[in-house]
Amino acid sequence: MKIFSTQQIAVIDQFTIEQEPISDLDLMERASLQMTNWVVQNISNEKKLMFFAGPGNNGGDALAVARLLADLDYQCEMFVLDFGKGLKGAPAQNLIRLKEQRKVLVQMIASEDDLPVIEKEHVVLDGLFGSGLNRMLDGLPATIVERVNASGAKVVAIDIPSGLMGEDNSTNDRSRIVKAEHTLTLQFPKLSFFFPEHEALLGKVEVLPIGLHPQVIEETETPYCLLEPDLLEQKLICRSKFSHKGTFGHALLIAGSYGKMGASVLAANACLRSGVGLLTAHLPHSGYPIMQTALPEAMCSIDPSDLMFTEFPPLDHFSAIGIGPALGVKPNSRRALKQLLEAKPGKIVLDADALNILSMHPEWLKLLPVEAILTPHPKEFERLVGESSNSYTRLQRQRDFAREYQVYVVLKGAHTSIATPDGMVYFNNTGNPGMATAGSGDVLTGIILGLLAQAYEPLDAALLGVWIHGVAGDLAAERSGYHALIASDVIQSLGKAFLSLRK
Ligand SMILES: NC(=O)C1=CN([C@@H]2O[C@H](COP(=O)(O)OP(=O)(O)OC[C@H]3O[C@@H](n4cnc5c(N)ncnc54)[C@H](O)[C@@H]3O)[C@@H](O)[C@H]2O)[C@@H](O)CC1
Ligand SMILES: Nc1ncnc2c1ncn2[C@@H]1O[C@H](COP(=O)(O)OP(=O)(O)O)[C@@H](O)[C@H]1O
Ligand SMILES: [K+]
Repeated sequence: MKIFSTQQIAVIDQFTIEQEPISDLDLMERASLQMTNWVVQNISNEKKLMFFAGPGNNGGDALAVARLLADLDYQCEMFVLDFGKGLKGAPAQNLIRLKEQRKVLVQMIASEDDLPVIEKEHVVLDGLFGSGLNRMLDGLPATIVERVNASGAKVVAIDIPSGLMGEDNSTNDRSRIVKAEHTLTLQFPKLSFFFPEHEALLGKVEVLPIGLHPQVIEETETPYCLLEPDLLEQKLICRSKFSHKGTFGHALLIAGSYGKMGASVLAANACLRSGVGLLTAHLPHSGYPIMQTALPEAMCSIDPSDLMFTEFPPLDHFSAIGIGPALGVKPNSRRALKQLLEAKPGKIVLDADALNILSMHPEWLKLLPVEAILTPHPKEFERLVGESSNSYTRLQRQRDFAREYQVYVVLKGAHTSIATPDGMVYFNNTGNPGMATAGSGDVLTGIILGLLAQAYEPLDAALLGVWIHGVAGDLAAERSGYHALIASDVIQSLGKAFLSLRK
């Protein structure tokens, strides 16, 4: 699914109105019917609903939803923000319709004195501002937001919590943004919904389709999109009857150091469970018995050092390399990583300490092969590019980095984002907080390595790997819940996760 800017959404909206064709009033009614259905299914009509409507179409939606719900015996009160200019267009028509219906008390709010008392038991429907917001809230709207947030009432935001911008909130003030428990967003999630600092403002997001025109959706270009199973299903490579282990590549995993050999076992296991033909794990000497005991399917290449990575084996047999989990950043390992990059390793995924070493030697970044995959978590990314004060800035740095070095940057988190060398960013929606546990990143490295070593292009390995990893985590959480989930559970669910893509 494409993620559009709020400006693009306004254009798509207008195109739909002209080309479907449909009047703006009817489009508003269509959106409002969807939101009304959601309220009916989720909120009891014993609750009093307090609507706040702003000057634009977001307010128009609120006015229409109030009318539709009042017809279904919901007790609604409407407060319309009055800037002294009156409403125009479809919102004005909806105000007239609501007044003519005579079921809802409508009050204008021109100053703080007009504000109602909001009880904790009430439900607030927030239609103050939507995607047309163009600057931080101040004055009366900001006061309304503060009152709503202080009331303790459950808030349902129409399209977007009022005060939140669709994209860049780097200069916004959180105290002037509605804190919703649910956000009913129309047709498309907005970019800012994918940023962790907005979770507490958005609550649970519902994307409600409102039938915007498919042609303009298809034709409008955006660098951002949400990963969906349909796209990934097409990417899955089928296995021919006569295939053999040589068909599915030979992966080299370089991971683990004394005391942290488990990272290597987890990544190796995940790599094997992702369909690779052969896997060699390169380990410090002390890791050999551990790997052979834990994973008889893996072959081992033994480092001269008992403790850490200092040398890599000849690279000619390997179709892809994964390097980094629990490698350590000792000088010998650093030197070996530099030599590996100088040897032009081809398909490669770099994680954890491989990235930390690059942060210590940024001059080595230019050695990264084109289309290398880097899988930092936010801290590792910060070490690479410096601190970002918010997720929007971090996202732009992620895109810039991917373009500058012509690599894929997989920035891990609740919505892992994958930035590509040509400036695209894919967001992932699978996975859960149970995966915030030691080793789950090592599992992702193993999966991506396994896919890279087969015939997957780096883009497909990154997208499929991230998505499958999250699905496996979700399946694991169904069995063990979030608290008890450990990284090995994610590996155990990889089989079912792959099967979920094969309809
Ligand atoms: N395609 C869609 O997604 C559809 C969207 N609709 C609704 O339309 C909304 C967008 O409507 P609008 O473009 O009218 O935008 P808004 O309803 O967000 O309001 C824009 C108005 O607020 C003013 N404004 C902006 N920032 C302000 C600030 N900080 N302080 C005071 N005033 C400010 C603007 O000058 C403008 O008059 C969506 O959020 C959604 O609720 C629906 O009506 C139907 C279809
Ligand atoms: N709240 C969450 N929702 C979804 N996925 C998560 C969540 N927390 C962590 N993950 C996933 O778990 C993995 C954690 O990776 P990382 O931080 O590198 O862990 P480790 O270094 O312990 O292996 C990432 O792929 C991340 O996307
Ligand atoms: K809103």
